[in-house]
Amino acid sequence: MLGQIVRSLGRMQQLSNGLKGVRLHQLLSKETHGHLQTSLENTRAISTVSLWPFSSQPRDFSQPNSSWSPEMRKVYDHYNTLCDPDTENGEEKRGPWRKLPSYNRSIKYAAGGIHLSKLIQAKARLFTRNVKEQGATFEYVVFVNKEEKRCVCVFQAGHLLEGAPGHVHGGAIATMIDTVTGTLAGFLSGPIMTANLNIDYRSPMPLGSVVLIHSALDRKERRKTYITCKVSSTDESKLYTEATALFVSIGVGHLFGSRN
Ligand SMILES: CCCCC/C=C\C/C=C\C/C=C\C/C=C\CCCC(=O)SCCNC(=O)CCNC(=O)[C@H](O)C(C)(C)COP(=O)(O)OP(=O)(O)OC[C@H]1O[C@@H](n2cnc3c(N)ncnc32)[C@H](O)[C@@H]1OP(=O)(O)O
Repeated sequence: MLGQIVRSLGRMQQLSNGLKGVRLHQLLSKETHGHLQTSLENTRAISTVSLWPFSSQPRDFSQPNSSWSPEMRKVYDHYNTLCDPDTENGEEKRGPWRKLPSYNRSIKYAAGGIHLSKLIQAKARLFTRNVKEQGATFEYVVFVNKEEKRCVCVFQAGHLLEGAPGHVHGGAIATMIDTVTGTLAGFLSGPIMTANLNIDYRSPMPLGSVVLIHSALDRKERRKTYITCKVSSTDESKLYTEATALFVSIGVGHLFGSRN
């Protein structure tokens, strides 16, 4: 166990060294550093939570649960199978697809004591993962294809996301587009923030719908990562929403008030 922790921390240090212009250990406590590096690892190299060096594992909210409709489960199973390794001549070979884990706090302690009160710090939760009732709001899972620089999210819109009667709120759809395009941009470019999001709502999305959110890299220019996005029915016969998004790479210090 001790060896595993040491190896994990060593790997985290390597990741830390890869972040340009920022000395994480000067900004953060040891524990915070560990949590942040784990978040970055989840966003970028995404494997599983095997690098988590602490005794309690965070809950992965993108696992199937009893609120998932048969349609959600079927599409999830389809993409999950794409993540399975193939066996060729007795050797296991992994394809380009990975399922990303999803936690309810991205950087658990990072801003603590700097801007936020301890109370807010302790209670803060990721917007899309902050309702305990399963199936009430955002049920989703993201699969990323690192070779094609694209991802697909399977999203089931819960009953608390109502906007127009019986239909999903445009802000909830925007939230999911920001989340999915941002996840892809973070995976491809490291720490980023949304600078611009353009959304065309093409047809209303009934509450309870299961939809696919396809995102792909359009281009990268210096610190800018441009992503395109389409939201459709699972058989892709109906287009609900289209979007483009711009993410700007930031130094970790950006979130702490200094522009590194
Ligand atoms: C730090 C670690 C983070 C790691 C995360 C880890 C784990 C996450 C895990 C799970 C999370 C799960 C899901 C989350 C996924 C996504 C989350 C969504 C993210 C957000 O939801 S985040 C909230 C909304 N977001 C903001 O709150 C940003 C406020 N804003 C700013 O913080 C600055 O504004 C900033 C940083 C954007 C830029 O500021 P800056 O000073 O660094 O850079 P600057 O202004 O020089 O721009 C550089 C180049 O971008 C061009 N440019 C800039 N803005 C533009 C615009 N609007 N339109 C067109 N071009 C633009 C310039 O024209 C220049 O272009 P050029 O290089 O060609 O000159």
